[in-house]
Formats: sequence, structure tokens, C-alpha cells
Amino acid sequence: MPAEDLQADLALWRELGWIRRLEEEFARFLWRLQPEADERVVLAAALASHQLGRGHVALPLDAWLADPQGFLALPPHHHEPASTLAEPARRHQQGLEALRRRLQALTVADLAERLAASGLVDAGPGTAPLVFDRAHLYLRRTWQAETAIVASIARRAAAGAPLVAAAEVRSAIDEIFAPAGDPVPGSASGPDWQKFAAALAVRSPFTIVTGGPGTGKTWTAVRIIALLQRLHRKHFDQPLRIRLAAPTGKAAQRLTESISAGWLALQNAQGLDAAGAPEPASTLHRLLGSQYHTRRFRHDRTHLLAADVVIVDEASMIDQELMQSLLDALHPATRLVLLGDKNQLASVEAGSVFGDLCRGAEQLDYSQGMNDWLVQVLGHRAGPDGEGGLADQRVMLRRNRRSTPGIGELAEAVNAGDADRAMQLLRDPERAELAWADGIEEPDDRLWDLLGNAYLAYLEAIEQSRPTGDQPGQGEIDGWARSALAAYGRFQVLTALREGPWGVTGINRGIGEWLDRVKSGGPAAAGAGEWFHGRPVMITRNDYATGLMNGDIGLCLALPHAGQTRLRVVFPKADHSLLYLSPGRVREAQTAWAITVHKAQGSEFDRAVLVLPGQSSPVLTRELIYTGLTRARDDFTLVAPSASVFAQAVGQRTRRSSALADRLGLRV
Ligand SMILES: Nc1ncnc2c1ncn2[C@@H]1O[C@H](COP(=O)(O)OP(=O)(O)OP(=O)(O)O)[C@@H](O)[C@H]1O
Repeated sequence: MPAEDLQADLALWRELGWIRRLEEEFARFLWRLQPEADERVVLAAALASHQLGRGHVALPLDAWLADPQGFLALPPHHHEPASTLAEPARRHQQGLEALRRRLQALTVADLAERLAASGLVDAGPGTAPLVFDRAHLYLRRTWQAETAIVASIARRAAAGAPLVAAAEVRSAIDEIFAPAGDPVPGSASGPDWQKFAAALAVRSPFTIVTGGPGTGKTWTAVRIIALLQRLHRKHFDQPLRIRLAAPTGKAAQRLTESISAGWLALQNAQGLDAAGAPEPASTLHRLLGSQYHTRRFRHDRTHLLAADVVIVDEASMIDQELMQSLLDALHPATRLVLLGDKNQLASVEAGSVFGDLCRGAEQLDYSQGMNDWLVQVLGHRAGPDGEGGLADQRVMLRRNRRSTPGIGELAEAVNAGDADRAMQLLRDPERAELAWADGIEEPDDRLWDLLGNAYLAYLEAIEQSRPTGDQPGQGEIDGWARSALAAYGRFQVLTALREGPWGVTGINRGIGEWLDRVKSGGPAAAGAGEWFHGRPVMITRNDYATGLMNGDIGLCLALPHAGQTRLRVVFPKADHSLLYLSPGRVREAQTAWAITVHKAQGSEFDRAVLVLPGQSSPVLTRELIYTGLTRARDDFTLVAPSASVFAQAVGQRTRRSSALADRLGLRV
């Protein structure tokens, strides 16, 4: 029986940890639907499901057949069973043999034919559990989501005609961008991409602004808001309803801070009308109205969000499902501006919509219509006329505006896959903001001295800002909590891995023990799970009762209370308020001396240390290194026990599979 044969192989791969139980179950479900199904179709379906678990929304046939092993979760080479005689090695070989047998002589064309002929697969809309489209095999849900995203974006991209006269836009851009003393467009420092972004955002209800760290994405967003408000107020009494959001609470908080500081600065320079000031940012979930116990949002295509403009930061973190929900909830006329860094790690959940939308954004492919518009509002075109389409909707900011350029240079080298240049920069004494922690080959005292000392400074900062007097008021306590949170935010240890001596668990334990040893009388940091004054914690699971979300960071402080102290965990909220909870109410949390790069997405720190493991691992990729190092604003240190592991990581790209860019007509 083909069904039993295939199930036996799937069971073997599941035992070996190469696929999940879910894939086995999914295959069983398909056999039940169609006992006579083609086993190669069922195998491909199981792999499409496995792909989804690894963040890919589809299985690309050609890539799969070119590298079938790469599509199973095989262990890295150094974890393969050593002896070929031992049972695990025998099973490993059996697993590989089964894979070889299953795919023997199978070509892309042959498989495509089998998929097209199968009752389990549709070529588009329908009821079959799978969809085969553009040489990608999808589970129906992800195909539907991708299709909805494509349709929504294509609709927005087509609705390009600006409502205001070009001359009006031109004078408003000139005024709003003038005080910063920007370079003359086309001058030696290159075109003014920030003005391009503004010109694009006025013209169309959908704009994508991508750029590396410090390229001025939020600076530009402030000006886009000011520009849209100014143009709107000329014709209408009410200001535009502008909503700001980001995928995580931390990112929303950062967006609120930088937009309000930027708005204030612009207002002072320009005497802007305060009525147009944007409100604090919220998380995307909150913006869309997340509801307890369901993945559905209050705002959807039948209950649209009341907003004229929606600006979302850190858009690379938006997964496919959330992007669909966001687009669904917006009126076609609501302007959507997505800000993000296309080179960062994609979302935790499946999909890489922002990265896909930015495919090829380095090249200029503006249409003739767009170039004409740019001439009218900026006085010059972007380049030769190109294909336009989605390319007309996006702009890439390229100039790093930070005063310490080293991190931007390092990010560029990593992004270009140039590990030698990256190491050279990290070791260059001229670049004081970058360092390679040479000589740390084991997690030993040299590492704990480096990491622990930074946290000692944090613990001392907390003591220094402690309110004086026995009965401080709430205002003083809030002030203390805010300054403790700010002190913690100045420095962060990041790891690539979760487990092991170089992972979050090992590094957290090491720092905690070091602090206990060095700081007499406290902070009792070693006992993970214990609550102590100064303990930073990260929430590991959404808790709707407290409103705390996975990834939120808080600090445990001994707050003065009735002449004594009591422990409270304080969390900053996206709306800038503070939430105090007793430790008993903070259920799923772990100590956060170190956090993974994945969890740090959406956060920034003045200084960051990235700790890589001594051995290579599939999670070590260029995107991970890039995301880790760009969390640091002013100062970055790399701890990499092996230069070759670092070099290998920089050479290792991750690209999530989907046909989104292709379906949107982007050259891929
Ligand atoms: N055109 C400009 N003229 C002067 N200063 C600028 C300009 N653009 C940006 N800046 C300044 O450069 C710094 C970085 O800008 P901003 O925070 O907007 O970058 P970003 O791309 O949002 O960075 P990140 O995503 O890493 O936070 C800020 O201090 C900002 O005020």
C-alpha cells in the first residue's frame, strides 16, 4: 500500500526529528480524503506543511527537488551520529535512503503534472486542501492569504492619482524639508531619498519605505505626516485621522517616542499646527482590535478601521496572516505607509511580506508617470523610466544619519556577505564604536566580566536614582521606574541561540552568578525564577489578563511602601504609561540579562553585545547577525569564539519561499 509505505517513512523522519508529528497527521488526513492519492503528491503536501512550520508560506518545487535534504530539519553536520555502526547512525542513513528512494527520478515537470492531476490540489480558488500556483505548493489557507494580500496591494498601487495639485505639493515639501538643511537633490551626496519618500506618499495610498539603521525612516515619517496634514488642512477643516502602529509593544513605544520628539522639533522650527499632532502609537494587534481567545480582529473588511492614514514601523516583523488582517481592515482610500528594514530577520510566524515587497528595491524602476510626478514636485526624475507597478510604491533610504557611522558600515559589510570586511571593521581601533571580543573562546570569567560589568553599572544607576525619603509619592516612584527602565535599555546582551552554554539559558545563568559573586549582598540573581530587586524579565507568553505580550520586558524593583519595601514588576506600555504588577501576577517570564536576537527585534539599545556560539548552527544566518548588530545604536561588540563560525553565518542567507513578489510583478 503506497499509503502505508509513505506513512512509515514519514514516521521515521518524525522520529529522527526531521519533520513534525503534524506532517504525519496531515498526510494521514489526505489519504483519508483520497485513498488512491498519488504518494508523491502526498509527500509534497507533507513537505509544504513542514515548510510552513519553518516560516515559509509555500513549497517551491524546483528548490525542493534540487536540495531535498535542505527541506527537512536535518541536524547540522557536527551533530550527526558519529559512528556509522551505532543505531542512531543506522536510522539516520535509513532516513536519507528513504528520501532518495521517494524522490528518485522525480523531475519538476513530472511533479507539476502529478499535482495538476490530483484531486487534492487546485490551481487556484476551489475547495481542495492544497493549491499549486506558480510552481509553488501551498496549503489553501496560506494561498488565500497571499492572494488577498496581492489583490489588496495591487488595488492600492493602481489608485495612484494624487488629489492635490503638484505645485501645492512642491511648495509644501520645500517648506517642510527645508529647515533640516538637507543636501540639494542630486548633489554629491546623492539624491534626497527622504523627499522621494514624501513625494511617493502623497501620490499613492500605499508607500513602502525601507532603510538600514539610522537612515531616517522615522524622521521621514514625521515629515510625511506634516506634509499630508498641511495639504489636507488647505481644503478641509478637520485634521487627518492618523494612526501609528508597530508589531510589538516595544517597537510601538519607540515609534511614539521618536515621532513625538521629531514632531516637537519640526513644530518648533515650523510653527506647525498642534492639531495635526499624531497620537501615541499602539501595537498592530491593538490597532486592529484583538479579541480574547480568537485570532480574529474587531476591525476587518466589514468593520473597517476609522483612519485616513496608517503608518506602521518595523514592518519586516509582520507575518503573512497579520498583514492580511491589516490590509483587510483598511478602507481602500486609507493611506498605508510601511516603514522597515528589508534586510532584517523576517517575522517569527510564517511569511516575509515586507521583504518580498522590497525585492529589488535597490534598483530604480519608477514608471514614466512617477518620474513626471517627481519632476513636478521635486524638480527632477529618479532615473530612466522603468516598469513602475509596485516599484512606484517604494523607496529605499540609503544614507546613514547617525553620528557613529561604524555600525552602519558594519551592517553594510554583513549585508553584502563580506565577512572579511566585517571582521576588519570590528577589529579596527579607529572605530571605537565597534569591537571584536578577542580571546573569548569559552563562556568563562572573561565573558562574565565583559557582560556583568555593564549590568553592574545598570544596578548602580538604579540605586542612584532611588527616591529619597520614606514616603515618596507616585510621581517620584514613576520617575524612578522610568529611569531604571532607561538604564536597563542602555545595554543588552543578545544571543543567537536559546539553549546551551552560549544560548540565553547559559548566558543568563553566567551573568547572574557573576553578579552574585561580585556584588556582595545581592542581587540573588543566580536563582532563575526567583524575584529580586533589579531583575529584568521578558514575558514568554501573551497574557490577556494583564495585557502583557510575549517579548515585553519589565523590571522587578523593591518599591517603598508604608516605611518598608515590596517587590513590584514594572512594565512600560506602548501608550507611555507604566504597569505595576506583583511578581505573582507575572506568570510566564524569564530573566532577561540576555535575550535572543529574535526577541530583540523591534528594540534598540545604546550598546549591545552579540554572543555567537562556538559551533555553527542552521540558525546562524546573515539576517540574524544583521538584525543583532543593528539593535545597537552607539556601540556594538561581537563575541564570536570562532571566526569561521562568524564568517559562515555571514555567508548563510535565509530567504523565505513565496511567490508574492512574482505575483506582484516584481522582477525576482
Ligand atoms: N535629513 C535629516 N537631516 C538631519 N537629521 C536627520 C535627517 N534624517 C534623519 N536624521 C536624524 O538621524 C537620526 C536617525 O534617524 P531616524 O531615527 O529617523 O532613523 P531610522 O531609520 O528610523 O532608524 P532606526 O530604525 O534604526 O531607529 C535621528 O537622530 C534623526 O533626527
